[in-house]
Amino acid sequence: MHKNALQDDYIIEAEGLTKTFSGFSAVRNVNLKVRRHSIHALIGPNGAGKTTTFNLITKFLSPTAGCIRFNGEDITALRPADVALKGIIRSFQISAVFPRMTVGENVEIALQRPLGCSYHFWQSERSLGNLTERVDQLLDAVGLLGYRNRPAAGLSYGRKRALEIATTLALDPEMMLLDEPMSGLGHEDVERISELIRKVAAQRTILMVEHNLSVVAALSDNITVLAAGQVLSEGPYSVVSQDPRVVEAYIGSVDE
Ligand SMILES: Nc1ncnc2c1ncn2[C@@H]1O[C@H](COP(=O)(O)OP(=O)(O)OP(=O)(O)O)[C@@H](O)[C@H]1O
Repeated sequence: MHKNALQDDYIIEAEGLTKTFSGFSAVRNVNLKVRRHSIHALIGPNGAGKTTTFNLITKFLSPTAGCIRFNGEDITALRPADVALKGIIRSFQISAVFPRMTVGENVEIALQRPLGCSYHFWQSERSLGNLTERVDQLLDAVGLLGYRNRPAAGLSYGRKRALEIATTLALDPEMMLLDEPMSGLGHEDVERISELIRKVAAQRTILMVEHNLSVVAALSDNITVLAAGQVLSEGPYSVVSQDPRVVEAYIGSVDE
């Protein structure tokens, strides 16, 4: 448990979350509570409903049934842009890194990114000088300050992932959703990005979908295991990894 995470202080509370596509329930009656200032992982075999759950929380999809509360406020009916304005930001995919721009310009653009119909804080209220300072702070936070003036295209895969995290941090999210942050990374980059996620989590809440179970074990305070659209198990890694239903779901998915 992260030192700041109180036992019953939940930033996200989803109840009875259901998403049906033409009669097929991708997510069924999911209850999900995420503690403030914790790292919470969403795991499960392929097709378990993890991405759909992410899309429901960010409102990229509207639930067929159920409700989602963020900081106690019902956000079920909000549009994605409004959810982002409230402080729930999903990490941008590597493809969203502009390859011909420098690393610094990528972060600068993220700092000036419009959120919904209002413009981000830095664009309207801060001078260019402060913008440069903020770019440096963010690059420093993710270990990319020395790469500020290099084209993003030349970065290693791991550093592109760090840049992706910097551009997400630029929006100052209270809650960050990371979609498979370790995918495609080699061992050393996995270590580096894990460290970065730990650091970033000190001031915010992280919900991540991750297939690398050693990373999940090392980073997560809590884990929700989904299978066939439903919650199979939840708790810290020591609990869910010993749950026979979880073991069976994973072995079953390997056998398929
Ligand atoms: N737009 C859609 N239309 C129809 N079915 C969908 C749609 N989106 C997802 N599904 C189905 O819902 C189920 C859950 O999909 P989802 O992508 O949420 O799973 P996942 O746990 O993220 O899987 P993976 O680990 O493979 O990414 C799958 O059977 C998928 O085929």
